[in-house]
Amino acid sequence: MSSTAGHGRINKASAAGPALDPLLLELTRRLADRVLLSNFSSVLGYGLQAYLALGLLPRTQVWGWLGLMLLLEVGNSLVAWWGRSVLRHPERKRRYLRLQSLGLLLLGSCWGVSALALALPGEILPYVLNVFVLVVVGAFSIHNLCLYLPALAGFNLGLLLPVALSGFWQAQLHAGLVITAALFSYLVVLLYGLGANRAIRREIKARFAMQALTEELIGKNRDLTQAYRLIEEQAAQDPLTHCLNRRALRQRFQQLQERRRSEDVFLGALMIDVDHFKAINDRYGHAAGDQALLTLVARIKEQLRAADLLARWGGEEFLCLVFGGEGEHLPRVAERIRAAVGMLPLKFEGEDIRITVSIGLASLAEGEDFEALVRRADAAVYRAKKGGRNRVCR
Ligand SMILES: Nc1nc2c(ncn2[C@@H]2O[C@H](COP(=O)(O)OP(=O)(O)OP(=O)(O)O)[C@@H](O)[C@H]2O)c(=O)[nH]1
Repeated sequence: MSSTAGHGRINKASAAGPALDPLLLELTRRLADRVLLSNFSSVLGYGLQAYLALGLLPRTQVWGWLGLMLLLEVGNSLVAWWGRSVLRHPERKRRYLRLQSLGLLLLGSCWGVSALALALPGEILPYVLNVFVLVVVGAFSIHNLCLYLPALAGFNLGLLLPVALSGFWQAQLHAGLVITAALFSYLVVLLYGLGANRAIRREIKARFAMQALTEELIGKNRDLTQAYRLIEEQAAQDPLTHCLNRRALRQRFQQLQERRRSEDVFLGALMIDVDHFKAINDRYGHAAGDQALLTLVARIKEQLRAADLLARWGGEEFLCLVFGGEGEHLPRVAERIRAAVGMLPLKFEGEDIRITVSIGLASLAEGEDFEALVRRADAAVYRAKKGGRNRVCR
């Protein structure tokens, strides 16, 4: 029961789309980070005020005040720490913002009231210095708290309202002057905070736009690379059998030849030509002829190794580059192909179509180029045809 309710809450939270606005998320994240870091600069202010108060008040009172302020700082830091961990949860993020604003209002108020309380019993100079510290702290807080204006307004209200009210007790200064100065400082802080908030929002939006653009470009680049690879693949393939085409085989031959030179292994060519293919087309139709070519390719590939290459050389002619192995490897492969093709008839629309192949083989001689190798394999297949077909010749 409770788990269902829990899921309901989570769904409701994630359905609250606008609350997960990346801009607000980033602003909140930065606020939490900066509140965590702001403790260090605050401690400088406390130090100066404690030093001023030491001459006017008993030590225990000053240390007590310092302890209270540090405790409030720790409290705010803990809230910020918690806030960083709930950023992606809209409801908890809102709760964090409220809690952090409240914490900062409390910190500002305690700081404003106590700082003046520490200074009031004394001379005018400690009072002015304390007010100066509070105004400077308020000015510094713009940088951190402008990320969330209610937090900035709350903290500075707590800080400067006691200054304004202190005008009534501070006999040596005109109350109107103190109140006006405090309210003016408050107004300036808010105006600067608003400006800074807008600038940060603009900067974050620009960064997001740049990120989105970069991602779009990366995506487009990936699509283009894929499309280019596909075009390259298709340009190297025969559309019917998906074997390499002539141009691609010629290119691969260069690579194989370099490998052959460096590894000193065997390289040979098999020219495979279907026997009486025209008769198959004429008797069973062109579609049966196409099917026969696909079956033929499958059977040839079964006899080849991964390093070998098969290309469609012409209509019913295939050229195979056999790589590696000993000198007798090439005729063995050729014989295996011839036997495998001739053994199993092809089934097409209930008919058994028998195909056989004539194969001409040639081993690459030292210094021989691709064209010469193909010419010799071609001459050998011619001899196989002349000799009665369904045979291997060299
Ligand atoms: N179905 C089909 N037929 C093709 C394709 N390419 C070429 N052909 C046919 O293959 C036949 C080749 O005929 P020929 O060159 O006379 O050779 P053959 O009939 O095999 O005779 P031999 O090679 O002398 O045994 C022609 O009829 C072409 O139309 C193709 O992609 N599909």
